[in-house]
Formats: sequence, C-alpha cells, structure tokens
Amino acid sequence: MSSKRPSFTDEEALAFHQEPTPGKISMLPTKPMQTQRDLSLAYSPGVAIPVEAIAKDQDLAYDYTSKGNTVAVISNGTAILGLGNLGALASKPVMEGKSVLFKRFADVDSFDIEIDEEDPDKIIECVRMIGSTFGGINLEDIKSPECFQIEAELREKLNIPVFHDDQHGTAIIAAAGLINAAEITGRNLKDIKVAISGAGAAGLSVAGLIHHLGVPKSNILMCDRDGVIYQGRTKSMDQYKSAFTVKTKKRTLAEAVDGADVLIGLSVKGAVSKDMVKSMAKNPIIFVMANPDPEITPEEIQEVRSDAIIATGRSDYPNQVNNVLGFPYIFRGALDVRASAINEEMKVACARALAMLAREDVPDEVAAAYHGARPKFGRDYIIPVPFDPRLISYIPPFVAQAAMDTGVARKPIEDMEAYSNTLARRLNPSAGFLQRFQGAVRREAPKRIVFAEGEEPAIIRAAFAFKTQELGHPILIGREEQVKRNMRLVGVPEDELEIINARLSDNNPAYFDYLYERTQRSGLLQRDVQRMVNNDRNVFGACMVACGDADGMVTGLTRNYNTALRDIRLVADERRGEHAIGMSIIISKNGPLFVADTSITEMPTAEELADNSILSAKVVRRMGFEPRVAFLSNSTFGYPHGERADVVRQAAELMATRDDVDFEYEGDIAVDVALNPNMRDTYPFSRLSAPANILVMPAIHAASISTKLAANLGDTTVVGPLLLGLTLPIQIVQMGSTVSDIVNMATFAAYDPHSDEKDVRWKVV
Ligand SMILES: NC(=O)C1=CN([C@@H]2O[C@H](COP(=O)(O)OP(=O)(O)OC[C@H]3O[C@@H](n4cnc5c(N)ncnc54)[C@H](OP(=O)(O)O)[C@@H]3O)[C@@H](O)[C@H]2O)C=CC1
Ligand SMILES: CC(=O)C(=O)O
Ligand SMILES: [Mg+2]
Repeated sequence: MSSKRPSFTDEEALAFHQEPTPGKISMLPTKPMQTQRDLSLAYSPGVAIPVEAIAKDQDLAYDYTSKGNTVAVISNGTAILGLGNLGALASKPVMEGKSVLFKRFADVDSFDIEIDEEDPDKIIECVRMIGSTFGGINLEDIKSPECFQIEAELREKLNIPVFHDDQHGTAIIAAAGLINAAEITGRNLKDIKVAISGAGAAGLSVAGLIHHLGVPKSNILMCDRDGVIYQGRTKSMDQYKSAFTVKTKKRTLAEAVDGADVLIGLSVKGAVSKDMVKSMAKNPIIFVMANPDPEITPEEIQEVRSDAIIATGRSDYPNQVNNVLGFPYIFRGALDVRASAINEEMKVACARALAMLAREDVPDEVAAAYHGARPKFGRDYIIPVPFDPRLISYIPPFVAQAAMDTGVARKPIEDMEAYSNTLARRLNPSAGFLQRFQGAVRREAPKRIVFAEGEEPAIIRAAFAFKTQELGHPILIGREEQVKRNMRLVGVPEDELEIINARLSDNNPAYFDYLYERTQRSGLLQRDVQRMVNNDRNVFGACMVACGDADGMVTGLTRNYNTALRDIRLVADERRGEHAIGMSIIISKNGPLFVADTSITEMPTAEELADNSILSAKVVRRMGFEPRVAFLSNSTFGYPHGERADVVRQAAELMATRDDVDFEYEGDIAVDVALNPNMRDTYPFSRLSAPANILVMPAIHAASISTKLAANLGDTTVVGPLLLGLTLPIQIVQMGSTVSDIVNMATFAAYDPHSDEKDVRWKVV
C-alpha cells in the first residue's frame, strides 16, 4: 500500500469551488425553449394540461415532470462529515458535492436543500411539505439521535424512498468491505469480534446491517464518547444505543478493541491509538472511516502492524469505504422501479453486489485510479473504486430486483438485461477520458516536464498539481527569487518544486552547441543563438528536452500560439513523413471527437489534408479509439461545388493511393452527415460504419471557429489543441488557460502521443 498521498493546498480547494463559476452544480433545461410555441407548451397555456392530469392522478407526475429522476439532498448541518455541527449553510459544499456525485455516477438529477433548524419535528414537517416534489430524499449529515426520528417519521409520511445516507449508505459499503475482508482473512461473519468507535448515525446503522448479515449482537461492542455501551449503562444513552447494549466488563474503546478481529471507526480523527491497533487479533480488519481525517492514519497503523487490512473513507488511500459507492446506485435502482421505499432487502442486495463486483477483473479506469497498478481482489482491493464504470450497470439491477421481490416497486422492470444495457449508456462516456490518460502516464516511470513560464502563478499551481497527482516531475523555468515569491503567494511550499534559471544553468554550452548546429545555415549568428538560450525560456526549455535533460515541455500561457510555436520550431523538427498539426479533442456526452488541424496550417492542400487524417488516425488509435475520419466540407458528396470543397474531395480521393490507410474515412462530407447515425439511410453507399470521430477540417478558420464554439456553448470540454507531428513532446496551451487546462496539456506532454510503446495499454471498455 502506498503511503504517499496526493495533496492540494487550501487555496486550490477554494479555487476549485470558486472558479469558473461558484459552486459545483447548475441546471440544464431538457426541452428547447426557442420559440413562441415552446413557450406556450412549456408554460401557460400548455402547462395546464399536465397540471390537470396530475391533479386527477398523482402518479402522472412521474410522466410529466422531472420528479422521477430527482433526488433532494437535505441537511441541517449538525454532523458535517466528522467536522461536527457547523450549521446549515456551511454544509452546502458537502450537499452540492453529493448532488454532483448523484449526477456524475448515476445520472440522477439532484439538488441540495439546507434547513436552518435543529428541532426534528420542524424538519420533519418541512421535508414532508416539499417531499412530493422529488422521486427520493437523501438525508445527509444530520446528527444522531435526531436523524433516526427524522428518517423514521418521514418514511411513514412520504411514499417515496427516504434514505439517511450516513446510516444506510455507510452501512452498505462497510458491510460489502467486511464481507470481502472476512473472505480474504478466512473468517466467518458469525465468529468475528467487532469493535465500533462511534455510536451515531453511521456506527449504529453499520452495527445493524452487519448483525443482519450474521454477526451476533454479543460480538459487537459499540463505543461512544463515554466508552463501551454495556448492559446497565445509563449515562448518555438513548433508545437507539440501547438496542446494542452488550453484557461485558469492558468499559473503554481500548478494552473493546483488545483482541478484536475488526475495528470500525465512525467517530472522529484521533479516536484510535497505535496501542489499540497493536492489541488486535492476527490479520486485523481496520476500517477507519471518519472524514476528512480517519481515526488513525494508515501510515500509523502500518508502523505497528504489517498484517492489517486497512480501509478509510478517503479517495487517496486504497480501499475507500465511502458511501459514494452506494447512494448513487441504490437510488438509481429505486427510482427506476418507482420504489415507495428503500428497504433492508434492497440494502443487502446492494452490499452483496458491491462485494461481488470487487472480485471481478478490473477495467482500465480502475487501474488509473490505483495510479497504474492493476488491482486484484485482495488486501488492498476489497471494494470497487468510485471511478469503476461498471458500477452503474452492475449495482442498480440488484437493487431494483430486490424492490420488485419485496413488493415496493410500483413500476417493475420486465427485462433486466435490457435495463442493465440502458444503464451503461446513461454514464457520460467521456467522463473517464482524462482520467485514463492520467492512468497511462502514471504507469510509466515519472517524466520530467518543463514548465517554461515558471514564474507565472497559474503555472506554479499547475506544476504543483502535476506533481501531487503523481503525473511526473515538474521543472519550473524562471528566476528563483521571483518563482519563490509567487509560490508563497499561491500557497505552494517553497521546496516542493525544482526551479532552473536559464541564465545560470551549467548546461547552456551544450544547448548552445545543439542550437547553433541546427541554425547556423539559416542566418542566425552565434551571439543570437547564445542570447536565445539565455533569454528565451521556450528555446531553453525545448533545448532541455532535445538534449535529454527533460522528457517534455508545456508553454504558451503568456505568449500567443504562433510565437511559442516559432520558438519551439527552432529546436524541434517535424517527424519524418509528417508535418505538425494541432488536434483538439471535444469531449461531450457522445464521446470524444478529435478535430484537426486546429492550429497550424491555414489553408492545407489536398495532400496535407490526407496527411493530417493519417497522423490523426494513428494518434487516436494509440489513444484507444478506432478511428473513423470525415473530411469535412460545406458540401456532401460533391454538392454544392466550391473551391475548398473540391480540395477536400481531392484529399479523400488521394487516400486510395496511400499505403498506410487502415481505417474508415469519408468525404467530402458535411458535419451533420458525418455525425448523424442515420446518415446511412440517405447515403447507403457511405464508407463510414458509424459516426465519424476524427473531423479533418477544410481550413484552420473553420477548425478554430468550430472548436471554440463548442467550448463556449456549454456541456462540452475542449482539450488542446495537442501539438502533433514534432520530434519533441512539447505542448502549447492557449493564452489564459486554467490550471487544469495546463495540467492536462502537461499530462499529454508526458504521455507523448507519438511514443509507440503506449498504444495497447489502454483500450476503451
Ligand atoms: N466513510 C463514510 O462513508 C462515512 C463516514 N462517516 C464518518 O463517521 C463519523 C460519524 O458520522 P455520523 O455517525 O454521521 O455522526 P454522529 O454525530 O451521528 O455520530 C458521531 C458519533 O461519534 C462519537 N464520537 C464523537 N467523538 C468521539 C470520540 N472522541 N471518541 C469516540 N467517539 C466519539 C459520538 O459519540 P456520542 O454519541 O457520545 O456523542 C457519536 O456516537 C464522521 O467522521 C463521518 O465523517 C459518516 C458517514 C459515512
Ligand atoms: C461520507 C459521508 O457521508 C460523511 O463522511 O459524512
Ligand atoms: Mg455524510
């Protein structure tokens, strides 16, 4: 288990929440609201028709409104993670976070509601009054014991699932992890001895579920602030804790943990000591799940035990036992059968399904989350990771089936296999795209990447993020004093990043020789070259890459694209038989679209367009996608005629004469035809078997305008343009790029799309 953890500064956490738009969620309409007719239908008078229908039959709200796919995340902020009672509004970042996870992982629409009230009766009344708006209610971070009453009464009063995630979501995941950890250590649930630190919402619910799965109540010792909850205790007791009293002489957590097989922490940071861990049975199972900081860190546990199976609630250690693995999928299954409740059977089905999934071979996205090492069911992989793309189609069918079997499904699913296939399509196929690149980069030995504009605050933040995400070793070019001043400004620890001052570098004579040799016959004098190496950070950085002192470079934040490109071209050649192009990637719900050439040749010839397609196809295939090229034009198959359209058509015709064309291509073709899956009806002779994924643009203006349009119209991410076709892996970012844009481009520099070794390592699943 790695003890190194990616980290981020407080400033980064705040900037993430603030930029480019405050918060983490927004809403999108699902109907066009373009015309007078749309307005008439969506609002008055058209809206009256569904209103009257729902007034007669309430169930029709599932058909005519977004109710059936909407879950409210509701909190009063009295137990925010393990941070305590910090008030309703302070809980909003967590609640928005839960909503965004609902959407990202299970395509459930969700928004957060913070209720500024601690009186359970008032909260119950408030939620009851608004409850029918939603298909389900996810209660979150409401402290015990009030949370029990609130959930129980709302379940009675509402006929939709009401689910307190800290209780049941947590219990489901902990149970799944425990089933597998017991299997790995050869234990039987009915024999294990369990100590639980924390007898609140999460702790009591975990105790309830693992008891349901076979652990005898007498084997579960619950502890709160006052120690063991034993039979006869009167201090700080309530009816919920009373259900777990045990006849025992043990009084403290330390005594409860002594000799235990399992320790589950659902309390606060620091509640568990090394001595406690030392006193546990052989091969102990230790889930320290307090957030954001566990009861004891995995590093501390490892100092005293090498035989422990360790899990935390955090994403930066292996075995993340966190309710994010549960709530999106349990609600997905419940909503899809219009369940009136989430019952015990549905929870058990979810826990068992999660446990089973962890035993199967993992796809590449999971390897990426494990920083390149492909995990196998075992001590460091007892539970799936949140980025596992199989979760969405694997878990909800079990939940839905359990709902149907227990009579709470109001709309049973007839064909479970078809349902599972539909689920797979709900997940945004591009969601894991960048993550997979990162995984590919992490699998390699760390690359040294030059950040040429090292004095810039955004570059410093990007370099630090690049390092802490374990994507490689960043090198900042700049004056040390100035870089350090800006590091302090953005909160990056000063000794974290390597800084090289181009003027003071010992390697300059070598760079000078290299560059002079290349440029002496093109009019550059010795002193020009010397000045360039000393003063121009792009030239200096590129020389570092050319002479083997770095593996790649990123630049462009402060200078326009062509200036940066001109500097780089002094040092780097075009690859043999290729010429440089810019390829942008438009990441949308329909998957990635690769667009070339978006940055270099203004009016490519037919030959150049053909070359572009071949280079793009090669790189796209290495990235794991089967290339399908469209030579785009304003014309389709010859109509209408035009000067550019003719060049495009010639390019497509030239492909028949090229040796290295082992992919589908078509052209001249208009973009709507290239992307429309029904095009074959109109053009049955088309050579494309599916929508094109590489768009070769007729000219740079069309390329630049269309990618920038896509980037600015919303619901897409545009990465790039990636610089392809040069001998050195150097990438140019756009002026004013965000920190994550810069990290992405540095990652592509490290990935080096031309490096042949990488192609087969990550195939699309
Ligand atoms: N990984 C995951 O998925 C999840 C993790 N959690 C974490 O579990 C923890 C508890 O959450 P939740 O149950 O919702 O909160 P609650 O407020 O309902 O319960 C907290 C419990 O912790 C106990 N406690 C507090 N301080 C100590 C201490 N110093 N030593 C021992 N016990 C202590 C409290 O004792 P008392 O009863 O005496 O007040 C109470 O029983 C949080 O850290 C939360 O982040 C929660 C949900 C999911
Ligand atoms: C994960 C979670 O819900 C919590 O820590 O409260
Ligand atoms: Mg919580």
